[in-house]
Amino acid sequence: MTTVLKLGGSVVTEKDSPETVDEAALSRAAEAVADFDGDLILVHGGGSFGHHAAAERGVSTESGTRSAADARAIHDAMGRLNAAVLDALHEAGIEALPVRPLSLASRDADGDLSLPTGSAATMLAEGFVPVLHGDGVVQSGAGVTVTSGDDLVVALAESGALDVDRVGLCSTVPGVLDGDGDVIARIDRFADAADALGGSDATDVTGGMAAKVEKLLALGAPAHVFGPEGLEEFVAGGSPGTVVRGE
Ligand SMILES: Nc1ncnc2c1ncn2[C@@H]1O[C@H](COP(=O)(O)OP(=O)(O)OP(=O)(O)O)[C@@H](O)[C@H]1O
Ligand SMILES: C=C(C)CCOP(=O)(O)O
Repeated sequence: MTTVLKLGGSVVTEKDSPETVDEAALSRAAEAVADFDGDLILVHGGGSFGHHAAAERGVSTESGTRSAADARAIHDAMGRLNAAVLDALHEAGIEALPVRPLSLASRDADGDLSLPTGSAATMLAEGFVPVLHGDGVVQSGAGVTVTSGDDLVVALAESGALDVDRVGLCSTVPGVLDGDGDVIARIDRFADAADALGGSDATDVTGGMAAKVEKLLALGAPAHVFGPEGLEEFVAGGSPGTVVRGE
C-alpha cells in the first residue's frame, strides 16, 4: 500500500512573491513527513515558481506553447523549487529522488494524462521517496501545457501498479471551507461544497480548490485536504481537515 501526499505550492513557497521558498514552512513540512512509516510518494505544486513562470508566458492547462525556450523556463523554474524541496527532505533524513514530469508524461488531445509509473514504483521498492511536481508536459495538438500536481496525484492514485490507498493534499487552508469559513468534514458530491468553492487567491494557472475537489471525487481512494497544522496527523494515519470520498 502506498500513500501519495502533495505539498501545495502555497505551503512551500511565498505564493505572491516570485521564486521565493518559504524555508521555515518547508523544513517544518519535511520534518513532519520524516515521521511517515511506509511507502510514500510526494508531489509538490508550483507556488511562486511554476505559476509565475507559466502566467508570464501565457501558458496554462488549456493554452500551450510551441516555444521550447518557454517550456524550459517553466520546467527550470519548477526544477529550482524541486531542488529546494529535495534539499529540505534530505536535511530531514528522507531518501528523496526527483521524478520530473516533462521528461516522462504526456497528455492526449482531450487533456488525459499518461504518467508511466515504473520509475516511481522501482524507487519505492528500493527504499527511496519519489518526488514529482506540477510541470510543463507535452500535449497532443497543443505543444507544452501545464499539468498540475493535483493531476499527478490523481494519475498516481489511479495507477493499479502503485496500490495507492491514501491521498493527502496539504494546502494553506485547514480544509475545504463552507460559506461561513468552517471546514467541511466530508464531501461525497461536488454539490456538497459547490457554493463555497472558488479558485485560488494567488497567481494560479491550475484552478485552485474547486478543481482539486472535482478531481479528488473521481478517485477510488479517500483523499484528505488539510493545512500545514494537519500534516503530522495525516502522516500518523489520521484524518485532518476534509475527507473527499470518491466512488
Ligand atoms: N471553499 C474553499 N475552501 C478552501 N479554499 C478555497 C475555497 N475556495 C477557494 N479556495 C482557495 O483555494 C486555495 C488552495 O488552492 P491552491 O491551488 O492555491 O493551493 P495549493 O495546491 O497549495 O497551491 P499550488 O497550486 O501552487 O500547488 C486556497 O488558498 C483558497 O484561496
Ligand atoms: C504551474 C506549474 C508549472 C505547476 C502547477 O502545479 P500545481 O501548483 O500543483 O497546480
